[in-house]
Amino acid sequence: MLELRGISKTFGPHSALSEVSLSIAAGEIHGLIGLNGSGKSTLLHILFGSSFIHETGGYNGSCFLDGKPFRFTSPAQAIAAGIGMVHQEFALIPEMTVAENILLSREKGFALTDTLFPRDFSLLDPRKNDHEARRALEYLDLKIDPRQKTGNLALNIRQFIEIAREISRDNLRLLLLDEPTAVLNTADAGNFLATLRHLADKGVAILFTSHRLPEIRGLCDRLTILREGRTVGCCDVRTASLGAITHLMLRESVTKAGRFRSRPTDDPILTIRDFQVAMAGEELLGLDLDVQRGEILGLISLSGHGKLAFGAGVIGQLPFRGSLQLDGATNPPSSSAAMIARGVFFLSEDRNRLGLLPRHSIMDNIAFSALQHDNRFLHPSLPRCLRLPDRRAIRRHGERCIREFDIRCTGPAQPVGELSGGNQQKVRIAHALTLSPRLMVVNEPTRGVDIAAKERILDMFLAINDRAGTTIVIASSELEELRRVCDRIAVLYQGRLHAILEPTADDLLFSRAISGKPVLH
Ligand SMILES: Nc1ncnc2c1ncn2[C@@H]1O[C@H](COP(=O)(O)OP(=O)(O)OP(=O)(O)O)[C@@H](O)[C@H]1O
Repeated sequence: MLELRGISKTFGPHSALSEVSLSIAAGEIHGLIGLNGSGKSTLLHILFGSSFIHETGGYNGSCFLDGKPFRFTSPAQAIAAGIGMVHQEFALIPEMTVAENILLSREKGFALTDTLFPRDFSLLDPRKNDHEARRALEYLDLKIDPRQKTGNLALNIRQFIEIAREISRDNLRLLLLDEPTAVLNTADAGNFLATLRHLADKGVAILFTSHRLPEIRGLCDRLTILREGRTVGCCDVRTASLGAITHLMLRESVTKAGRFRSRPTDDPILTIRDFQVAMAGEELLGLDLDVQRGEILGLISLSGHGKLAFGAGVIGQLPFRGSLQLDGATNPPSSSAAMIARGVFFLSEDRNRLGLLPRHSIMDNIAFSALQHDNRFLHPSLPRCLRLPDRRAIRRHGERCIREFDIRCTGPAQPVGELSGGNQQKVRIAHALTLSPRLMVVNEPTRGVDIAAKERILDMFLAINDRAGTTIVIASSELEELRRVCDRIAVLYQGRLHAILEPTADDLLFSRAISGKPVLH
């Protein structure tokens, strides 16, 4: 159905793709893997006709759909040809409702106005649109009200809405999925992958990128591996071993982060009681939890059970009810800025909206909060009240972080918006660690980062916890990662604490706790 021949793409002097070829048959699920920055998203955007591809000089090579050449210059052309795309950083309009987003540009009008006027002048029929949206959501087994505003919803729910929008198109033939499961926990991802299999059985061809290799092996028929923009392998997934795939992708082996755990002392840095945070789709309904000074605490739950709302409530990004004590003081700081000044930092899972200044350089992004809240990186020979930044120190620090985190870029002055998704995530972590917080809450820290970078990030957490005694709360869907770095893992269910388990507890205990069943301590 789809054939690509010799696709090359440059951004200025930088080559993102070089002579990439691949083909996909109808009903085939084809995996596309590679380290952060290896060119996966760029290839999908070329197929989808994304405008920035053309604004940055287009591409070389040829694409064929059913043997006919195509070169789309807008997503509208791709959609008309039956191509859908789920973006890594969602393409949803936050001010619109779920139904409006799902049916955007194919809304249903009233029958009468549809017959009297051309489509653009017809009147929208909200009942029909709600009904259509509900059907799309039901296909994914998602129980949310299609009249809710999208911007208020948790990230994993937004991911499902984007998926629902694409798979509910009648003419869908080729589906491009850019890390669709990165924000989903294992159970949700499993349901979603089953839906993909069902779509493929109906003849839809799927091009799927993910950094979760077991997922690729379980789902895909064939696999293309990119390294630094070049195809370094294409294989039948059933015959290739995980080790061989990893080697092709990396050329080196990865050492998994982990440590011997110490027992947390009974000295809470943060105590919360009956903590309620109204994050749509991820409410906390009354959490009681002590976070012990110096520990790494994992938070895990099914999506929708509140783990992502914890950090947003603690830092004051969303209002909370109940009580919060920081260092035993009952009156917590009243704003996010005051919390940061007290040494608390929150890294949200939503890198698109929170935590990155996409037009600013890598070095400015990394230094921003330390300059703003900590008076660091100020010019040493000028009065501090002028607040003039020391550009040389900012550059030096940026260069060091680029080396330590292996951020793939053209240099510290490159705008963050030009980096691949995983490399943007590394910049955010470098930014957080630059502040040297006493307490850091991190949501889904390894989302969208490749298998090598994942270990580097986990190692960084272990290192600042060991060296600086930073207390870290990691809310994540990746139980395997939490087990390797955490001292304790708190399991939430329906917005409340359900159990606190040792990282070494067996899988059965975790799966019982995560699904709300009683566990014996
Ligand atoms: N708009 C842009 N301007 C300049 N360079 C860009 C732009 N978009 C992507 N690049 C560069 O192209 C290269 C490939 O990026 P791409 O996003 O395709 O990687 P990826 O394999 O999808 O990575 P990830 O796994 O992190 O999402 C990177 O070096 C990136 O910095």
